[in-house]
Amino acid sequence: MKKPPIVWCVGGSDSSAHAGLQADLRTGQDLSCHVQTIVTCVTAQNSKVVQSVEAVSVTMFDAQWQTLLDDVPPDAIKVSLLPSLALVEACSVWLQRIRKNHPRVSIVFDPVMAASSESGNRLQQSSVGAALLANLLPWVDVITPNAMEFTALTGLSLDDSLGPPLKAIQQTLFAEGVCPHALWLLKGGHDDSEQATDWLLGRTSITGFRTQRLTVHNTRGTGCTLSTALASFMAHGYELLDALTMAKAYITGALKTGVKIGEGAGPLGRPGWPLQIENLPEIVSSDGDSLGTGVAFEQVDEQKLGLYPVVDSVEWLALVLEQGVQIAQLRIKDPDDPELEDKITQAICLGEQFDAQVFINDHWPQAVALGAYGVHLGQEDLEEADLALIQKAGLLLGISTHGYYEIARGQSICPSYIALGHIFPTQTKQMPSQPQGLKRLEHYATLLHEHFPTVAIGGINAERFPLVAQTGVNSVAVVTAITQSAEPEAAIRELMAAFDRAKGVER
Ligand SMILES: Cc1ncc(COP(=O)(O)OP(=O)(O)O)c(N)n1
Ligand SMILES: Cc1ncsc1CCOP(=O)(O)O
Repeated sequence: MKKPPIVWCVGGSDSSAHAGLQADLRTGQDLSCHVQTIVTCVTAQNSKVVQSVEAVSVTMFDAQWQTLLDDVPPDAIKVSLLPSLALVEACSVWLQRIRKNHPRVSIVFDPVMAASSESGNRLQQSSVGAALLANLLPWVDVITPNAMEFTALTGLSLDDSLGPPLKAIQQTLFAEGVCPHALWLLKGGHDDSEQATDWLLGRTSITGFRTQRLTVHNTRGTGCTLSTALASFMAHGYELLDALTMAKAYITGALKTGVKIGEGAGPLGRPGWPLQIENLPEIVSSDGDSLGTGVAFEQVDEQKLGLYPVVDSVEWLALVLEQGVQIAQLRIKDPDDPELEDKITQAICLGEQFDAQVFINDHWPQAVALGAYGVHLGQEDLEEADLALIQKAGLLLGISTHGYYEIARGQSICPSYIALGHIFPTQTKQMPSQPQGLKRLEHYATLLHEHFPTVAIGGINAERFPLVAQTGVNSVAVVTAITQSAEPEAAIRELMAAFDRAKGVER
């Protein structure tokens, strides 16, 4: 069996196992990671009270780091409860070493100060708070305080009722010399508004992850679970925004499946890999707006999906439609093409002639003006385009996505289909992200199944085509598998047949 990603969790033992390292172990296991632990303290607690906390010695703390490091380095580290100043300082030294010798290790810092059980819940010496930022922030990728921890750490308030003064907070956090690069995830789970928004603040970006507030009782270990899920997804190689979107979906599933154990609040459930679309957060800008217009786009006709050629000329479009494909795209990348409107007009006519769903890439104003069937837009285009206008004009809208975050962002638009790319390395386009591979594609197809038609794209040749079709996607887009084939007509017919075979369709 393949070695699972390794996550080191640095924190305290919780005798009730509702939170702390025990919750971290269950989370990592649930997400196919191997969690190794660096124990900072032993606590005697149950669902109601923290009875006592006993820190380990710095010698013991150092020995755990060294012993693990002598064997195999981690893929990600989650640091949580550090009960004493001596352990904060020791941890800072280890993180600095890790940063220097293993720069690819992701580091998440969840600044736990108290347990959320009902009383007697302090876990950390009160003198420690101020030292945390100075010692740990330089080495971490993301810090995940709740509102109370945020105030304790920074003296700033995150009071939703006043309207989050996010830009002012951002300026203070990223002021010269205060905090060089770590992102802040300011968790909004602790007030009582109808929706809960976690805000991710970078030096120049503010992104909200919004969910409906769940009225559930068994919420112990929420912070531990979120931060360990985040570290686990990063250990699997997901980018931070994708990992955070997944961690949010995971925590929503975990809150829905919590269990009552003991007299106080019980622990969260462990819902497995996030594959339920209803658990995805809504992605909002600093104003609290999502990309959606509030009205769904008409979806493509699933009977007319399958092979989806993406071509750069009217001649190619005619050729693919003549072979019987029922969805295709005209992708002209030169905005100054003097014949652009002519070409779009011809593409629209060809679509009508062959009763096919022809999408126009990028050029939405012309597509709207000329009455196209649909437009295909990338994520950056979505910010600029007038989506309400496209919708009012009756066009369909296909969108590109490259991972969980963009899927969550794009689903608020309720598009006609969601494209998932790039699956394999491609020579056709310079991609800023890594190829996603078949496993992730299969997950996205499951996540979106019965909600949005899906299209896979990127590096899909004749050999890979059946494997892609078998993941459950509704359509497979290709460029060079057709345009660089010695016999394009035969290649198209073979790809169409391969799609039908993969789906068990007989024609
Ligand atoms: C079906 C399909 N999926 C993805 C893309 C890529 O679109 P976009 O992100 O807008 O990039 P460009 O095509 O503009 O380079 C696509 N065209 N079609
Ligand atoms: C336009 C585009 N968007 C993501 S990958 C890609 C190119 C796909 O081309 P090919 O099928 O030749 O890899």
